[in-house]
Amino acid sequence: MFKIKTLNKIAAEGLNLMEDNYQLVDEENVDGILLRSYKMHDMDLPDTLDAVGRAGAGVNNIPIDKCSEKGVVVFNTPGANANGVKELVIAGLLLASRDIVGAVKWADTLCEKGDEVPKMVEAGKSNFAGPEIKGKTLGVIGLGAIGVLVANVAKSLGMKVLGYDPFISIDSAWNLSRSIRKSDSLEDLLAQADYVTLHVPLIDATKGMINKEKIECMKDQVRILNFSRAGLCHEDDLAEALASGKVARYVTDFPNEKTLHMSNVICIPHLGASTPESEVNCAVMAVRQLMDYMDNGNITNSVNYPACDMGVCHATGRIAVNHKNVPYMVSNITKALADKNINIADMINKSKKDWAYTLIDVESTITDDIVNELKAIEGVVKVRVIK
Ligand SMILES: NC(=O)C1=CN([C@@H]2O[C@H](COP(=O)(O)OP(=O)(O)OC[C@H]3O[C@@H](n4cnc5c(N)ncnc54)[C@H](O)[C@@H]3O)[C@@H](O)[C@H]2O)C=CC1
Ligand SMILES: O=C(O)C(=O)COP(=O)(O)O
Repeated sequence: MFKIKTLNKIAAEGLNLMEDNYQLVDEENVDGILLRSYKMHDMDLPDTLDAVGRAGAGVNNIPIDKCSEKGVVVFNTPGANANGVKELVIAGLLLASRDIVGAVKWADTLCEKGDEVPKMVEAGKSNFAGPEIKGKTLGVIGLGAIGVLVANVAKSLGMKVLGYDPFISIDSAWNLSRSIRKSDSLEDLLAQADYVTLHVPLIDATKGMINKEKIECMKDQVRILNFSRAGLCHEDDLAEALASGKVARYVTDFPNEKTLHMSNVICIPHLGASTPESEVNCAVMAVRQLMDYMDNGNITNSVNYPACDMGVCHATGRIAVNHKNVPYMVSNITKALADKNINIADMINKSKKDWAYTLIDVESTITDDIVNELKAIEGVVKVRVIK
């Protein structure tokens, strides 16, 4: 029986996929965790933990290195909420252009003005005028699952679209409309864009990427959209640029005390993926990936361990070894099995950066003795008997 704990509300459509060998529990020593944006950094990881499933894209709320060192495989669900975010980004583009938020707030103040309302509306509306997006230039930073969708829709709305992503995947390149222009540098994109939208993960290399120096490269009155993570923008520099009018509007899905106090900021309470469709897509994908790992040892969409698929085990036994990506691991593992007279029926060894994974089907029953031999190999961080 696998014990699974949820740290956020996960859509029932996903949780209901779990079969009888799974139990949802609220205790510490679990085999798997499912979560959305819950911050796990201060949490102690139980020794029982094998996998973490992030029903969503961003994994900056999960201590990835700590998980890797304990052999905990962290999954996310690439693309599963991208359409939900794309739709809100398009709303954000319009909110950044026309003063819809200010206008709606003002219209609400006209309550109880009776027959005067239509006259007051006509007299007051010019305070809330704003430009159209058609014909303007949108700069999309990060052309992954979300960035590509945003770029393509913006193009179909009549915008000129520039994209910047030095690490673009082949799939994203295929999916991008041919009329999206490629920027060779961030500065080139920033110099031409009337609107800038951020669709990169928050990692060391992207932290504070929109700072004073980059804002200086931008056009006057630029409008910036951040539906990725607060930490991508240097907030003091942004506050200065908003106060001076260099940046006309900042729309963020990640408000905090600082941004809430800045003028010309539109704060949305992290609603990008909060649609029933995205919530279900993410939950279903996260649960399926978690179950395939727990039941079969297969890895799909992990951010810290390599992809690996040996299907369902038809041999007598299957053993999974999470280990460091260093020399002699395969020979040490296979020697340990051979020394116990265990014959290997099938095996895969894959690596991803510093970490590797070996999945082995064997023709005998796996005993505790064998597991202990494998655990004793230097560099091995977890051994799991799948069957
Ligand atoms: N507001 C919300 O509710 C949501 C926010 N997000 C945020 O959006 C981010 C992007 O999500 P996806 O598009 O699904 O991820 P993704 O992984 O498909 O795309 C990210 C893209 O950023 C690119 N990239 C990485 N470093 C870069 C750099 N320095 N400069 C330019 N491009 C760079 C990558 O090559 C990749 O193509 C997530 O990491 C998350 O932080 C994601 C989903 C929901
Ligand atoms: O998937 C992501 O990166 C998101 O930001 C969505 O977060 P959420 O699942 O809505 O808490």
